[in-house]
Amino acid sequence: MPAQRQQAAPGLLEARGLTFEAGGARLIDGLDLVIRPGRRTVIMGPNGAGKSLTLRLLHGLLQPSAGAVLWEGRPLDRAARRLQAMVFQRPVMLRRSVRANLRFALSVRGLRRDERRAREDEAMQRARLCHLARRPARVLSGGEQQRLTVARALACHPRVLFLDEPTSSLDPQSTQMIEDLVNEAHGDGVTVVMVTHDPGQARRLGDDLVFLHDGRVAEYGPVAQVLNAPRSDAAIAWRDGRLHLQPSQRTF
Ligand SMILES: Nc1ncnc2c1ncn2[C@@H]1O[C@H](COP(=O)(O)OP(=O)(O)OP(=O)(O)O)[C@@H](O)[C@H]1O
Repeated sequence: MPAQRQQAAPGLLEARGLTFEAGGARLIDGLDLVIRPGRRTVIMGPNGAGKSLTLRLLHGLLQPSAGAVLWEGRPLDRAARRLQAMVFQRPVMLRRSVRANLRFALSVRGLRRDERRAREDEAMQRARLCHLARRPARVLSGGEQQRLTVARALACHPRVLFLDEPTSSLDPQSTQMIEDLVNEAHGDGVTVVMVTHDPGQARRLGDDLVFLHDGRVAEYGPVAQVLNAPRSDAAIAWRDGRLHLQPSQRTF
């Protein structure tokens, strides 16, 4: 059975024949993927493999050229997108205080004032930022900003949390705090989909691992299996540090 068709069980989120073309190239190439509810799925693969594009397509930030993203079996729509949250590699902060950043995210979801306030407090406690509540978010350190970003995403109570290399520029202590936040969310039932380049992080945070190469799923399975005993040429080459696997040029 092809790697892309391995997991046929119904999922919370599915990519069916997902294809994205831009600049005369097919960057995501007929990707089939099932994200199972309550699981932590890690996406790995070489630079340019299509990891960020895949997250953006799953989150509905990009429209596929062909194929579809399904949410509980139906095309991903606005209502479903509101049940998802995304954390990018570089924190995106409003020019406002820490609390106001949280307030804004919650007010666009139409929460009442008292509920909003409770969630703001909870998010700052989770992210250990209570002492910085009034500080302009843009002057926080990178680690503090990323904690705020994750806490802000979780304050909206998403069912799926996407994270795109959330700790790639953080030190080990800040990385640990972000990982704790992600694990807490997972403990609360949030489905996690995360891109990382760090195999240690994949082992710590992942249940399933999708190995992407050249816009396709090269391998999909339990993290330990894909990392310890990869079966695909791409994942074996990556494990062995062979960096010269050339992407095929699929122009059209
Ligand atoms: N809008 C676009 N137009 C043209 N090419 C794009 C566009 N967006 C992404 N690409 C290209 O698609 C490929 C995949 O990009 P993507 O950002 O998904 O890679 P990635 O696997 O996340 O890489 P990295 O590990 O370096 O972050 C890259 O070659 C990138 O240059």
